[in-house]
Amino acid sequence: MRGPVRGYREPDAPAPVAAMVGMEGGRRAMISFDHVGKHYAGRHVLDDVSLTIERGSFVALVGASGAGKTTLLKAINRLVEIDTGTIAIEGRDVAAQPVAELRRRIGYVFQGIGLFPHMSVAENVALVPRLQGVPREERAARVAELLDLVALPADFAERRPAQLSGGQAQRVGFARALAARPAIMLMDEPFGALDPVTRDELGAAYRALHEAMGLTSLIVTHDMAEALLLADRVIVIGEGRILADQPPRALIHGAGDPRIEAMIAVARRSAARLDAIAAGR
Ligand SMILES: Nc1ncnc2c1ncn2[C@@H]1O[C@H](COP(=O)(O)OP(=O)(O)OP(=O)(O)O)[C@@H](O)[C@H]1O
Repeated sequence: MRGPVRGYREPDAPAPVAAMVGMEGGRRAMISFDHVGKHYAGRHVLDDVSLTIERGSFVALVGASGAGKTTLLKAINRLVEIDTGTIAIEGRDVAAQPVAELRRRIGYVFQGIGLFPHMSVAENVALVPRLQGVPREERAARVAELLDLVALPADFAERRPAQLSGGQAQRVGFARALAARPAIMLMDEPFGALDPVTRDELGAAYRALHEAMGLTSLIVTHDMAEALLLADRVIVIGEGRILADQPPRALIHGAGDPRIEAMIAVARRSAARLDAIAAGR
């Protein structure tokens, strides 16, 4: 992708100016969870979750397998329907909105991406704009712009998904999600299947796009280091509840909960070991 490929944003740096426009005395809420509950077979998967995500923020959802991260994310675009409580986007209850319309305004990227195999890259990227009635020439221009933005050569437009590497397909997935000009991007382990270098590059490049496009971004990841390096705010989920909700620096300095301390310790130990190897210790 274009933009600074290396060097994530300083984790606790202030929010982009675009995100602050039109606010009085605080950041404006983009997504609000109000006492949200979800259960499967009598077991709580989301247990009375209340949460506000501000416009322009970059939030990581971390936690053990089965903690409820994906459920929380999918409740926003109604791939999962909640049992109790309310989720609102800019004050409008998502349950009261036509689902297709809601999803077209929310970019969604997940591991393995789900490109349509019988369509070219260009057709995949232009799918939602086509459904939105964007004229053909404008769609072609948008595809070219988006492929450039995610640093794929223009001639990739005619390729089929089977002719792409995993990292290239994931870039197309980002381009497709951004094609409808969403205000919100939901990402579920979007870098999970990639090699570490591509993962790092794509993460940093997406962070730059987030800034440039004034997006509100939520990423689900197992990887605490990735969450701490990418996000402005890290929400740790455990058994359907919020165990911690802090900026990276604050979380590193005192998570309190031993389960979270353990996740941070893993990231710290890897960094310390690398330093020790580099120093010849
Ligand atoms: N459709 C479903 N029917 C029954 N149980 C489900 C369903 N979807 C999810 N669950 C259960 O809900 C719990 C939370 O799942 P969820 O996918 O949100 O967890 P997660 O934190 O994203 O996990 P992972 O990191 O492994 O993806 C899990 O115990 C899972 O088995």
